[in-house]
Amino acid sequence: MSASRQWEALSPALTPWLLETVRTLGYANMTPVQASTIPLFCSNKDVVVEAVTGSGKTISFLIPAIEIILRAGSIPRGRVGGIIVAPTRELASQIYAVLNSVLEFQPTEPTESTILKAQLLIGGSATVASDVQKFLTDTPQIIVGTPGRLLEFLGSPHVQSSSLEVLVLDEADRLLDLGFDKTISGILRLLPKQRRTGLFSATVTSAVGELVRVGLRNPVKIVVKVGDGEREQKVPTTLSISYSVLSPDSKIPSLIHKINTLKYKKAIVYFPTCASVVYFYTLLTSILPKLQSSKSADAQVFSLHGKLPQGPRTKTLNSFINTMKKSVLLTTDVAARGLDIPEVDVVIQIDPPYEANMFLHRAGRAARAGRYGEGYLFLSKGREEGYVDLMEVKKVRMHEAHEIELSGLKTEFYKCLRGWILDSREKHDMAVKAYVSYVRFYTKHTMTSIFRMNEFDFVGFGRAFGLLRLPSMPELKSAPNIPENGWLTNDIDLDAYRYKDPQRELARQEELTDRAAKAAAKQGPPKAANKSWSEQSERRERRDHRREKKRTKRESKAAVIENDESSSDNEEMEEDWKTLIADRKKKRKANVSEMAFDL
Ligand SMILES: Nc1ncnc2c1ncn2[C@@H]1O[C@H](COP(=O)(O)OP(=O)(O)OP(=O)(O)O)[C@@H](O)[C@H]1O
Repeated sequence: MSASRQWEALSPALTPWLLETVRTLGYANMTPVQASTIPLFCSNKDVVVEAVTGSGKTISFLIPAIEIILRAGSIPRGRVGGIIVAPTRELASQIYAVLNSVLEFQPTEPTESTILKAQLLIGGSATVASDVQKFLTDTPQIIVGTPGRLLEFLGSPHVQSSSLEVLVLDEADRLLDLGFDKTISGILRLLPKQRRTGLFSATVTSAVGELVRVGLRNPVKIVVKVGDGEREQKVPTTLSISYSVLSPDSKIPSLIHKINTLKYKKAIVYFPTCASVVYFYTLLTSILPKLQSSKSADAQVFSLHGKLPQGPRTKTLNSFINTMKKSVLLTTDVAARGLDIPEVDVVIQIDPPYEANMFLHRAGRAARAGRYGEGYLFLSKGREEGYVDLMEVKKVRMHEAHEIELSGLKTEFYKCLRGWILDSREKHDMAVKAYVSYVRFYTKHTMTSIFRMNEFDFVGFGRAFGLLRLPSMPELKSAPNIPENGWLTNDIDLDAYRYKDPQRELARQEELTDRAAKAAAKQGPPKAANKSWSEQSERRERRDHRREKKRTKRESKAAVIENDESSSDNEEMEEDWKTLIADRKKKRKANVSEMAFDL
């Protein structure tokens, strides 16, 4: 161990109780990023720090932040001395917990009023007003929060931030990305320029460079490398990453195979959208027990995504962290950055993420602080295989996984899936939502040379999601080999395919009756009565009918697959299509960043 990695190297610059605390917390020596960052950040330098996931960046900004505030002397009551910003509620809560575990050890002497306190500010729980009230009552000097809530809080006339000494942006590249940048600029405008600022991430991007230009003074860039020259890499050395090239229908069976056979305490599985997490969580919790081999211990499955209300979101994460059972968390990128759950030893990515850096953050939930971990990536056959080379350029190396014999499991899985989906119409609706969100995710991929929509296997994924019929969506318009009317099955009696929820089922039945009545009205009087009509009136009738048809077609502009109007089955499912189209239109109005953050 080099001398510079020993905590003593920071003495006497660091307040003695802080030095004792880090050792009490079990950190025998500094990690490389701590050894490089703490002395500089403490010595009044602004810092931009890049170091791999799980390398101990949290302590490397918390210790200096506390030290800087302590040195500044007592911060007047009701004034903010330090702010730490994180992009997600989970990460902010985690940083707040680590901060409190350090502050717990501060001496209570000489006076109670000098004791440092922290407050957590995140959306989804208390109101801003109650946050402000708590701030005025507790008078904390350090605030940890997510950008939106923080901006509202700092905007309150009761909150004074002119005494701010130190600002930290954790996952800085994410915070300066589209979507957060305006909020962060708003926060910066409310803060004094005379302060220390630290930006931290495993992936420092050009967005961070922007902030360096506008918001930091003479910053020092600290890059902690793993490996040298040719061998340099952007992931921890203890992380082994492999990839499998799979057909759409092999992805979920492969996931099940891994859940059942890999050795792990906790595993995290990343899906691209909230709707996919909801769908595959519901599906897998129902069918996994049937597909588990007798040898494998049952894994407890959890789901976490950004559309869950805050209560269940926190509860799920805590349950996943605290369970003693073998467990699997199905999630989105909401849990990709910063989360430190030491027992996670496997990370599976069902698809490469929306942008390349996210891959590192996801994979980095395993192999933290020197522990061994495994990452698995599923790629679709074809151009997606180019992702491996692209990541190699980005200094992330992976090897091809051994092929697994899946045929038996696949047959079993699709049998279970079909039985499960036919059990109620709600399940098909869920599958459609997941599929649509998946296609939409794919269209928005940033690496368009690899993730090409014109090579997307709409039918293969439709089957893999268990769909009976492809939803009508513009993306299908120019797609080849789409079966007639989007049907992926021909042996379903849709009239008998019911919702479990009686109210939804009643609404469907009413809709059916309504449609039947409309269809009958459209057909006009019976043929016999028409016999006496003049040729002219018959022509007019045909023309009106054509116009009516055109009008209906215009109204469902986005409907791509032509519908056979004689088929009541088709008409019945058309409503689902229209809802999806309306949803899509609404979403299309939202900007790209919102889509990217649909976590
Ligand atoms: N000096 C140390 N010695 C041993 N373990 C440490 C030390 N400092 C931090 N750790 C542990 O390392 C783990 C990872 O730390 P941390 O969460 O700060 O990583 P990070 O670099 O911020 O990762 P990410 O980029 O994923 O956010 C934590 O469990 C933490 O307790």
